[in-house]
Amino acid sequence: MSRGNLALKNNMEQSLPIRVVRGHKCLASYSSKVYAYDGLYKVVQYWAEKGVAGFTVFKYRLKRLPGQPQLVTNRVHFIRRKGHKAQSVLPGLVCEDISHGQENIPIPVTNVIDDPPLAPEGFTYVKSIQVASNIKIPPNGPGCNCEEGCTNPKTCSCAERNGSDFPYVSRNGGRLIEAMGVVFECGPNCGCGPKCINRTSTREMKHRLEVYRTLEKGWAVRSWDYILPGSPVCEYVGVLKRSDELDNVSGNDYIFEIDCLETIDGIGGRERRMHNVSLPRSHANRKDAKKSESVPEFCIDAGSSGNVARFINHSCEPNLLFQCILNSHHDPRLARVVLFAADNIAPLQELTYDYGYALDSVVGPDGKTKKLPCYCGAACCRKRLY
Ligand SMILES: C[S@@+](CC[C@H](N)C(=O)[O-])C[C@H]1O[C@@H](n2cnc3c(N)ncnc32)[C@H](O)[C@@H]1O
Repeated sequence: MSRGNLALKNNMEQSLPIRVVRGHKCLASYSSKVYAYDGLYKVVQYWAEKGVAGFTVFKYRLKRLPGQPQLVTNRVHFIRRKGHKAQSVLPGLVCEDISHGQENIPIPVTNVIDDPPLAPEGFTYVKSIQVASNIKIPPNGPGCNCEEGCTNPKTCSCAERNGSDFPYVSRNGGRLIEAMGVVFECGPNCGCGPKCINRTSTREMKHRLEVYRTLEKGWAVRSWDYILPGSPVCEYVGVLKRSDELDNVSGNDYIFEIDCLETIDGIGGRERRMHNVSLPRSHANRKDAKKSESVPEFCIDAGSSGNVARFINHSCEPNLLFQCILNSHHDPRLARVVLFAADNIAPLQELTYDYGYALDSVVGPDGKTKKLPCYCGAACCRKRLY
């Protein structure tokens, strides 16, 4: 015996467990395979037999060690079968579709953690942004004169707003090229049709998502499909509100501050790009805007009404990024927030984005700084969300 064969035999003799990683065919992946970690096993038996080519081959019987999370392979087999016919056999299924038919693809919820296994409650699923009654959405901005799909960045006025280029490439139904302070998509006043590449974020969801219960972070979201970098995953949907109205509200974990101006200021090199982007003057400089008390800031509150994005957790090493998008009016303070893949995302990997809190930035009603431990598990984890 040599190499792997010998190593497995030694593991058996020394009672050392081994880690098992299985490969599964996946044509959407660059390597045509995805790999799933299946946990610790021990080698309980080995024997030699004649292989099909006539050589002696060693075979091993492995036994999974008890007390580990459920076998990932079962899930990979389930999701690779595609379709939802067999959804009822999904382990821990507590809800077949949390969107109650609103999304084009059902979003099942599973819970193999709690006993009894509960489903998420206390909110209403909404597919699109709701607007608080005291907020006035500005009228739709001017559109481009392109016909059917926008293809020429030199003549398309929407491309011009994005720095004379389209923010998306058309492969795989549209993928964001790079994160920008704000993306101007085509909207109601544009001449192009619904298939235009510059409407990528407004199309129906294309990945099969699952909401699932975790041990330490409550609910979380994962995809059953391979997600390519730059693909839109979902919009952050909830009620559009003035942020100052929520200043005294505590215990709402589902508020997303719309901060594309901060994003523009904060991301290295973006300012230069901004010279080509026609933001309304009064908002083009966040520091000036902050000085004026009359400029309100807005947020999306998914506490009582929201979509699947409200279940996506924070990670210090995220695989999603959020992108502010304007496609009807052009006021960046009221931009839509859409989550895109920042990386190749294998099936069943948790979807996460960076919540972007500064440490010690959250103060409780008692005036004391609040601290929340982070369980993202990343090697570079800051150990606290805030
Ligand atoms: C928008 S919710 C995300 C969904 C949430 N896990 C749930 O059960 O509904 C944000 C809250 O989730 C929890 N959370 C998100 N990311 C976390 C992390 N990395 N570590 C610990 N808790 C996290 C925190 O309680 C946070 O306030």
